[in-house]
Amino acid sequence: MGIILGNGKRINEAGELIPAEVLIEDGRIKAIDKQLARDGHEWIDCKGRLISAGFIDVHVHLREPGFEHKETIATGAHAAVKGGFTTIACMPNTRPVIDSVETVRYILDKAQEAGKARVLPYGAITVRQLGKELTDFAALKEAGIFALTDDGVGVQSSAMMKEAMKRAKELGLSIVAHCEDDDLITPGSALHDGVVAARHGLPGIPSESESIHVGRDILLAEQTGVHYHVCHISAKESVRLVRDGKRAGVNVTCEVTPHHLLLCDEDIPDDLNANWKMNPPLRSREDRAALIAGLKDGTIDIIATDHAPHTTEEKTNGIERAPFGIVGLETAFPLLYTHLVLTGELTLKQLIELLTVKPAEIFGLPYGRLEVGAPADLSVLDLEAERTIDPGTFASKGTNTPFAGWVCKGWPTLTMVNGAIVYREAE
Ligand SMILES: NC(=O)N[C@@H](CC(=O)O)C(=O)O
Ligand SMILES: [Zn+2]
Ligand SMILES: [Zn+2]
Repeated sequence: MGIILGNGKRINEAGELIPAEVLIEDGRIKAIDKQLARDGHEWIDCKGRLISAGFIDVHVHLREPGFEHKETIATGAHAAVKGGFTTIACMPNTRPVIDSVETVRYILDKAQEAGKARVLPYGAITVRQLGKELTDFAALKEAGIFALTDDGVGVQSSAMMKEAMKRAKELGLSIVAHCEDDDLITPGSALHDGVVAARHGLPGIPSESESIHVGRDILLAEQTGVHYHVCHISAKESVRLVRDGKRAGVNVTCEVTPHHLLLCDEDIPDDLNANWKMNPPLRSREDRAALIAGLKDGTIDIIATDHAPHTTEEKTNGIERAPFGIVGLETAFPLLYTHLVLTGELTLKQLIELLTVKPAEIFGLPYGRLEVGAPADLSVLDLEAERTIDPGTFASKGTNTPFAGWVCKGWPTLTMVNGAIVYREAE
């Protein structure tokens, strides 16, 4: 016997919401129609809500192993499904770094045990993410990594990056880059090098510290033919470089975070609360406009949260001392739906595609599609319910968000991974 998600809606090709029911059997989508015969299946009333393919987030920090006080694989994977995400790719800046077969296996085992979201570990590009020596890409691939990245730090050496791209290309692995040239940053800088940092008399993180790596790496990707993906793009110059790279036929893609789409440095409160500190920093109003334009014209391929939990103690240490990063899994969809779709910047269909089929396409994943035969990774979303973001209700251990108190619509109410219900909102 299967499960029917009954009395729901789906988005058709024309972008309209139409009545839909989905039958799930043996972990897969068996049928989709406006009404399905109940036939003794378990029947769940979706109450007219949207049934979507589950969201995919290719940029998540789960902190385990090594920083379990910030997040564990279990709490992070729980936060994911609460946010409607069914597949998450986790970053290697753990302790130990995900640079060995053992650590990849450890993460896959823990994720299996947690039984929430699918967790796909990244492998580090360099040993201990120190930028000195490449990891064993072939062994990491064999162990099941999603792609290669040193996220948390930029690969400083151009020669190291070129060699990494050559080897990744041979193995069919993607190179995913945190773009940051350390030489261009004054140590201790916390904010974008713009009007707000200047007003507070603080050193700033300049846009070119990001875009210089984006430009360099697009040239190297052109030479090597690798699939190159830019993490958390934030500067207008970086968007321009990706647009030019795509036009020139380079296999380059990029992601943007909800916070860079919705906030800019001028929104940072005068008390400089460190829940507004992340890397890359919130940039200028014009940068934010360029990110939205890039999303609309297809230069920016996908949205990823860069979920980066830290403890309250660390975040109340002052803006200069606090670590970079904010949580994002449990607020991404309501924020994007409320502030990009209901405001008319994107259609609902576009937003859903940016979170489902697009990441699946660029990374060759078999998920992200609401179609018969696909794995039953599904999200049911209440587009009407209006609620206030309250970090006190998060499943994540991290409460570090600048969005506390924001009122949003579009809350996930049920999430299914591989045909199993892994999250259901209390009635
Ligand atoms: N984005 C952040 O501000 N922080 C990330 C690292 C990263 O994504 O570069 C973290 O690990 O905390
Ligand atoms: Zn990063
Ligand atoms: Zn990150």
